[in-house]
Amino acid sequence: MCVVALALADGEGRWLMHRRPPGKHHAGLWEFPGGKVDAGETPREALIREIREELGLALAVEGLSPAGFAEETRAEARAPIVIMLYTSVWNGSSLAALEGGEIGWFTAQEVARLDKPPLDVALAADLFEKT
Ligand SMILES: Nc1nc2c([nH]c(=O)n2[C@@H]2O[C@H](COP(=O)(O)OP(=O)(O)OP(=O)(O)O)[C@@H](O)[C@H]2O)c(=O)[nH]1
Repeated sequence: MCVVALALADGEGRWLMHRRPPGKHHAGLWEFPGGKVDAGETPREALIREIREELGLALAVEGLSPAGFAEETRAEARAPIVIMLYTSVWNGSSLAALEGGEIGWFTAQEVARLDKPPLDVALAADLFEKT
């Protein structure tokens, strides 16, 4: 399963993270906002759609830069996930956790200490090594 996610920078050293609402896979963990790529979508189209649905933010396609990916090994119960991470700089327009959970801005050191799904641990480590 292909998932796209966004590392949104505020331009002042903080990054937006989303805490998954109760009742979902990885509930209560902090992750990069995003979601599944639907059939027929490009990863960037999926990311723009997910960020509009999840945060109410209109992302510009030309502002998205690929930042890395992380892949699960084969799990027994379901198809393995591959996450493609993109970065973008926030344009300052308003944001909200429209599908539940909470959002927050964190420094790289704070992101490193948040409870995250395993793939996000890998994505964050790669991202902050590069930035
Ligand atoms: N969006 C997102 N999902 C992640 C991340 N890391 C990670 O393991 N996942 C997993 O990827 C899967 C798909 O994400 P999602 O549930 O947000 O996708 P979605 O909104 O399209 O799904 P839904 O409509 O079933 O709620 C979930 O199992 C989620 O736990 C991440 O950083 N961002």
